[in-house]
Amino acid sequence: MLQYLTLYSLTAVLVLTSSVLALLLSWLWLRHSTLFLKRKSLPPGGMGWPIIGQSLEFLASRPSLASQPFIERHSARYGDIFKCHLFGNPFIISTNAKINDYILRNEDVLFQSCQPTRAHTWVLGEKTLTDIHTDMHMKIRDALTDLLSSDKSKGEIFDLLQNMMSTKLGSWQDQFVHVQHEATSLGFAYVWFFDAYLELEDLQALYNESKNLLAFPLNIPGSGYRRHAECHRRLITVLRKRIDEWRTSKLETYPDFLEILWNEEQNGNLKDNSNLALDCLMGILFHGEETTAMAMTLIIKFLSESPRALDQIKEEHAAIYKRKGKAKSLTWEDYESMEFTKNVIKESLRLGNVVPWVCRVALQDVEIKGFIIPKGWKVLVFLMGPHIDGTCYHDPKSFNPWRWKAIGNDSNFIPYGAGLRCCPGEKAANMLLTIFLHLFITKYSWQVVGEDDMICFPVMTFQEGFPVVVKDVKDADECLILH
Ligand code: HEM
Repeated sequence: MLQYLTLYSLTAVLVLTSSVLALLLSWLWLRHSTLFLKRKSLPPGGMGWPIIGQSLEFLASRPSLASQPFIERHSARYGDIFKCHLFGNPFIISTNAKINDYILRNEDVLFQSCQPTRAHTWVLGEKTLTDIHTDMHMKIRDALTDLLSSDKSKGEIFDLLQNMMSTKLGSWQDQFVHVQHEATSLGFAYVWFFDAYLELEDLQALYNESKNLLAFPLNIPGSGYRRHAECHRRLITVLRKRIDEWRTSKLETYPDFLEILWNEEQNGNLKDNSNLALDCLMGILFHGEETTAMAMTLIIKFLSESPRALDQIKEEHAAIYKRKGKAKSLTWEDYESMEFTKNVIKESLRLGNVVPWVCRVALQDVEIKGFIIPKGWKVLVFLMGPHIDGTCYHDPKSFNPWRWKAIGNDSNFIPYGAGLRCCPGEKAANMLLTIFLHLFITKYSWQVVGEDDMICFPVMTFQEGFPVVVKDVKDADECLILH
């Protein structure tokens, strides 16, 4: 009997092993046959280890400000378009301004936006704006653009932002402040459609925890994944409740784009996806909050390291401050007149590369520069490439806001992307950054505390949140404004 049992288990193990092997071999054959057919015309580059490809090398190459060592190393070896294997997918990486522009401007024709990894979908949901395409994308996007950059910005939103920021910055006085953490709550409040930020602190804490899901998307005991997942679940519950409140009460702040989604649902067009509004909201939070906070922090960092630029921006703001007197807030004309401030922001976005790359998938075999990008392959459009390229900018790794005086329209500079997917929050972000700078520079002086390295975990961030000691301007006789 025992013998039969042993024989039976042995056969079972054998059958199982050979099926797994057969599956693995056919998968390998399929992959390699596709590659073989296209090998001649694929861009150059290696594919690394089976399955994991070069993901570990990519993640371990410790990107820092103005540097993404993995991509720089590979483009030095293979040129400005090359292939590799990341996050379980074959990828094409482009670092070339013209190719990037071509890919981005062919959205929905040759390429389509997509999430780079499955983890992004877990965190943000199945249907963020990134995953919605063609007509529906345009409908939502138009409403969003209207919300974020309409004429309202010039009056209502502009004043609202100044009040919100002024209150928030009041709490920084004589404090040890982690600029990035504090700036995040400003970005968060703004993106949450201008609600009073104080009510948002719990929501923000949940959001911060849940976005950590991107760091280690491994559901194993002992990992932070379960805690993050729980926060994510609670965040979703709160957001869903909020959307329902908006719908039922029809508050004035009910954003048009949610109205559109709601109507689509009512018309039965979205029956299979009742989470669309929710996922979209998560996507907007993710897009808007992190980016703006990072940009604020980078500007403070670059100004702290460039006394000449700091003096000049102080002069620009001191002149406006003196002209208007203490109590008066900024007008749209003041905002438009800040030439040097605009250049400081531009240079910080060029050198800081808040969004270093975006992701697309090829909808068909596409030929670029004599190479084939096969249908279904993902493309990493490295926006940062031209920004740090010596042939596009002189001494590209130095902070030089004065360079922008001489540069007019510049197709190499696309910190907000290009084409149908370019950032609808661009105007809003620039406004937010300018108001922040005006209030911060005219109210305070600051001193950086120690060194703070940047890490990519799960997105580019300052390890310590860039700590500074903030002093009230009245006590800081070195500040130009009092002279
Ligand atoms: C300095 C700040 C910001 C930077 C550098 C930035 C950058 C970008 C970039 C590069 C894209 C293109 C993504 C792609 O092509 O796949 C994008 C898209 C987007 N951004 Fe921003 N962004 C900023 C601020 C904001 C703000 C404040 C908001 C909203 C409140 C926002 C909302 C969005 C949305 C919703 C998208 C997706 C657009 C679409 O898929 O049609 N962004 N952003």
